[in-house]
Amino acid sequence: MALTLLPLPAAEVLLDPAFLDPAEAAALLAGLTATVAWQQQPIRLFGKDVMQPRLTAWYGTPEATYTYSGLRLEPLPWLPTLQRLRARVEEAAGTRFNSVLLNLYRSGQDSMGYHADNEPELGPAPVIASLTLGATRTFRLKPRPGVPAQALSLPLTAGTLLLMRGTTQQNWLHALPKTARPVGPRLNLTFRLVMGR
Ligand SMILES: O=C(O)CCC(=O)C(=O)O
Ligand SMILES: [Fe+2]
Repeated sequence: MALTLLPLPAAEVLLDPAFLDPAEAAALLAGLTATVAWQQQPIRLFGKDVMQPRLTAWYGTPEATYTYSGLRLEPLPWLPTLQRLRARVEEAAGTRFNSVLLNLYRSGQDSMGYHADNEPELGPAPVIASLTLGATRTFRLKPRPGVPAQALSLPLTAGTLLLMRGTTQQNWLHALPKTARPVGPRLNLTFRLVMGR
């Protein structure tokens, strides 16, 4: 299957629900859960340090450092599995990536709040390629204030590739809300191109 453009105004979001077949997605979930150097990072929220409600890891080439709340984040060197996935995602997306942020949502209580991937290091119109493994969770997109469009919920199943590009980050926010449904772990990879400085 191929990437299909979603009919969203002021955005370019593309979806391929069958980028990986279920057996490969399951094998990658098991392998990456066990081998990635997962960390739980603190974030500053309303002046207080709280733990992020998920585990994360940052891999990439050495030039892909980025600054986040005054912290300079150095990527870990690529794992062979991540390198191979990067090549396939680059081929599908028709663009290059030099880093990947991995998120592990251990249960329905792990989540990510509304945000845009608009750090200056990503440039004015970043291409973000997001690959889902594990449990199906709902990905939400909502227009920024003043953008005339409707919010949207997308259940992302294992093996789905989601691409956000063009003006998506300028006009839309996205989130992965908590769910009260009992769900297993979900592992998400977002491939990014970080501009060197
Ligand atoms: O887990 C997801 O699908 C979203 C991840 C995300 O938005 C991010 O890493 O910036
Ligand atoms: Fe994001």
